[in-house]
Amino acid sequence: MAPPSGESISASAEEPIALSVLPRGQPRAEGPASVLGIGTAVPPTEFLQSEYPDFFFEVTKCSEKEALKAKFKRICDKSGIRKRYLFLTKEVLEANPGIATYMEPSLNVRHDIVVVQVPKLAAEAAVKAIKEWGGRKSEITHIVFATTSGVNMPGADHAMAKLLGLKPTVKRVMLYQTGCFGGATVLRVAKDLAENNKNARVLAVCSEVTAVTYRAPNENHLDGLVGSALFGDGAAVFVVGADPKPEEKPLFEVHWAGETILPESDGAIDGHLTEAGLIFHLMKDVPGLISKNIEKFLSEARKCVGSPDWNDMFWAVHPGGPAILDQVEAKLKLSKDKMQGSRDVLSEFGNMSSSSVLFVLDQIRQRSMKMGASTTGEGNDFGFFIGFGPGLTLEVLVLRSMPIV
Ligand SMILES: CC(=O)CC(=O)SCCNC(=O)CCNC(=O)[C@H](O)C(C)(C)COP(=O)(O)OP(=O)(O)OC[C@H]1O[C@@H](n2cnc3c(N)ncnc32)[C@H](O)[C@@H]1OP(=O)(O)O
Repeated sequence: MAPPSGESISASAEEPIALSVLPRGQPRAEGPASVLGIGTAVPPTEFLQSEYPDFFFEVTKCSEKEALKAKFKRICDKSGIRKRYLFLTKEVLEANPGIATYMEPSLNVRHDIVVVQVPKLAAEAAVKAIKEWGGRKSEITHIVFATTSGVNMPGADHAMAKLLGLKPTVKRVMLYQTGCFGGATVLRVAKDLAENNKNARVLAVCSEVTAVTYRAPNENHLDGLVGSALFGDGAAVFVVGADPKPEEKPLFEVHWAGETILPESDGAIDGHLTEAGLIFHLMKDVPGLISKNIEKFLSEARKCVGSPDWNDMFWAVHPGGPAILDQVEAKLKLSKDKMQGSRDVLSEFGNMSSSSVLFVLDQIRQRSMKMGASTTGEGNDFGFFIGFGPGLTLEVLVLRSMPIV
């Protein structure tokens, strides 16, 4: 096997063998990767959180479980969610009763739904992202796609490429089962691809449809009740590329990316794919584990932009649940408005797993326009883009906002 370009090997300590520098196959970009367009999509049916306990217990034929329903209602009331969008309507659940029956083997029907709906929702979001970016579909060189909603061959990336009519040479990376930190992973991988391949234009894609995790309420699975109160469906796409052309309008530059596994967090969030779908476990400690451990990693991350004060940055944080946002806010003494983008997305869409943090960045730049801020980052120059999920894995990017002209 050839050694990496530019290195030399020694036959012995005395006799170094000089190797000619091998040409790099692909010229690199000069500048950092930028987000050049954003698109989002949700299924058509809206569920108001205030009405959801009645709907959920009725459709799962559990209305007689009054104490459990009262607990579910307490969780919904404290969820910070006003509405969510779900593909699993009454009609879909009645046609597929296995999904709405606790622990019933139902992976086949769940899978039949997500294999179609996940790429479809992604394609809808991608059309909007490409429209905002303004380029041609034939200029898309790469796809990085994350979902925790099902697995298939060929993957959701392939199906989305077909739906969009992308060229067959588009280079694809498919990430299954990353959970909620996948939103930050797709941007990290897209950054590396865009910066290492001149003229690359990458679709960073997340699409989640809860048909795999949907679970009827049960006294033996109380953390499942939390998931049923929080999760929603949604897809989001960024177009990412470096060295923008004059006609491209960057929204954010990506300056740093990193990932870490939090200490003593084994099993805090995990999921196991079974005949009854993907069974999620959430320890009550998740907000505490994240808030206790986040400061050290973020302190490292912000060094690359001169370590601004926490309150002089914008915050795009995965809205996993209100307790996580509250506890991170308290730990870092963030002012109340810093998490507004995350709270708005939680309120209007719920926790859409990997897609959520992309929605939050979209919300932040829209909020910035509405408030008349000087930059796309609510007037701040730099900010965080934060995903977390199974592991517990914390994945962080440092972004630079762009002036609003
Ligand atoms: C999918 C991925 O990879 C990444 C993810 O995003 S995973 C999801 C991450 N999110 C979480 O872990 C949720 C974080 N928790 C929260 O936001 C809030 O605790 C909450 C909305 C669930 C409840 O709000 P709260 O203000 O804490 O209210 P609180 O009164 O303490 O809890 C309400 C009820 O929920 C129960 N509860 C809270 N968390 C629970 C958990 N993980 N498991 C079981 N029950 C739980 C409480 O015991 C309580 O029950 P009672 O009313 O019977 O006493």
